[in-house]
Amino acid sequence: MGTQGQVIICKAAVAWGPKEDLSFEEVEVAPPKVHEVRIKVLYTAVCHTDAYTLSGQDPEGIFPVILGHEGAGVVESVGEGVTNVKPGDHVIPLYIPQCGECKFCKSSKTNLCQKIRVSQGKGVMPDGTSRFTCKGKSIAHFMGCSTFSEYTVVCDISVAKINSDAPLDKVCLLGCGVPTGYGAALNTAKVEPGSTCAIFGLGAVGLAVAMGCKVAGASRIIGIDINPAKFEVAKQFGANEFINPKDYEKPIQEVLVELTDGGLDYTFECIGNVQIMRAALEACHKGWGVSTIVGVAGAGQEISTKPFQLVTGRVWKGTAFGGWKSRDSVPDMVEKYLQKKLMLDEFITQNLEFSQLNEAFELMHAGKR
Ligand SMILES: NC(=O)C1=CN([C@@H]2O[C@H](COP(=O)(O)OP(=O)(O)OC[C@H]3O[C@@H](n4cnc5c(N)ncnc54)[C@H](OP(=O)(O)O)[C@@H]3O)[C@@H](O)[C@H]2O)C=CC1
Ligand SMILES: N[C@@H](CCC(=O)N[C@@H](CSC=O)C(=O)NCC(=O)O)C(=O)O
Ligand SMILES: [Zn+2]
Ligand SMILES: [Zn+2]
Repeated sequence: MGTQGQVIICKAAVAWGPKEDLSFEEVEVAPPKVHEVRIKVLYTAVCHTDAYTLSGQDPEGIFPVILGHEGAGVVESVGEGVTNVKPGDHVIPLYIPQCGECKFCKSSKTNLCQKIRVSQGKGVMPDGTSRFTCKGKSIAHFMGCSTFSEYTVVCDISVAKINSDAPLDKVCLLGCGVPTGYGAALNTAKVEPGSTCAIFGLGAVGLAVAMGCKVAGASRIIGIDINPAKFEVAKQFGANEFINPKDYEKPIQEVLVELTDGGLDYTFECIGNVQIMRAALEACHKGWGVSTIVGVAGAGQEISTKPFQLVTGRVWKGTAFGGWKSRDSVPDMVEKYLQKKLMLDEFITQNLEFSQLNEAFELMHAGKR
């Protein structure tokens, strides 16, 4: 008998409270309602934003919750009115949806569809309720995805149908970190051929920025990290110079301005540290340097610099999901990967079982990407 229209009981990793290990529980996943899609999640990756919310630093953090937003799977069933996907389709859930109708979707200047942003931020579906229940308690959704569950329910505007030939264990990475860094360079900063770039933080996001800078034809791509173990791997993605700020007594922005004849054309902050966001801006060249904030900073943190930095032509930008309009772009990135025009395999350092999710977080905290 099929599962369509039935409650599915499956395993999920529930975060009952901040800083607690994820707990593997039997959860009930209700059928999808109007314009909703239930997905059998086959693969998920972990992102630092999951760890950030679990740490209690996210002002929007809600508990108990099923985290995870970098996944891939197969549509199990769809609710009334869903036309963009059908059972059996291979899909990637999207934490920035694309409704195609809101003011944001209609603008070419942003990818930040706002159609369901309010309910998504409250951990519920647009009707104000959750599809997850565990031990009689309602469990919050996360970033509209909740991929740390064997089954999840998402809005139809939050799902990209992809080529079924694509290996889901690889393309799940297109749910967050890789498109974010890649798009930060190509869409947000719009790196130009021959330009100089510096990337602060060489985790998955920073490496994807390096990949984007290389594709854009940058000449110097300086990777900056306090963990020199990251330098060798960053070469594969296009970084061609490396700096460990711990090797210098001077502020890192001064070091970079001296090394680059007045500063960089483009810098990227991929850590989530507000002091480094300032350093990245101030390392930019007077008159035209553009600094893009990618990292997510903790609750209550603020950025500062002297306004003169901006008066004299440096530009401060930020990016979410690399500026990609999600439903249009993710299937295209899957095709690029299949044509070997986009690296994904190289980002993968470990393959673990779902039951080892807490170990995945430990590896991430240990700087093993
Ligand atoms: N804007 C968006 O849409 C998105 C934002 N993000 C955010 O991007 C950020 C980066 O993510 P991710 O790549 O996964 O993170 P990682 O933690 O893997 O990478 C950050 C790297 O920066 C290093 N680092 C830490 N402090 C410094 C410092 N002071 N100077 C130089 N290097 C430093 C870390 O070293 P060590 O390991 O030793 O600490 C690590 O190698 C996170 O804040 C994440 O939440 C992620 C996805 C999407
Ligand atoms: N909830 C946090 C903000 C978290 C944040 O900035 N999220 C990024 C994606 S990070 C992915 O790993 C994002 O896309 N933001 C856009 C959005 O609309 O949330 C807070 O409240 O500070
Ligand atoms: Zn993420
Ligand atoms: Zn929209």
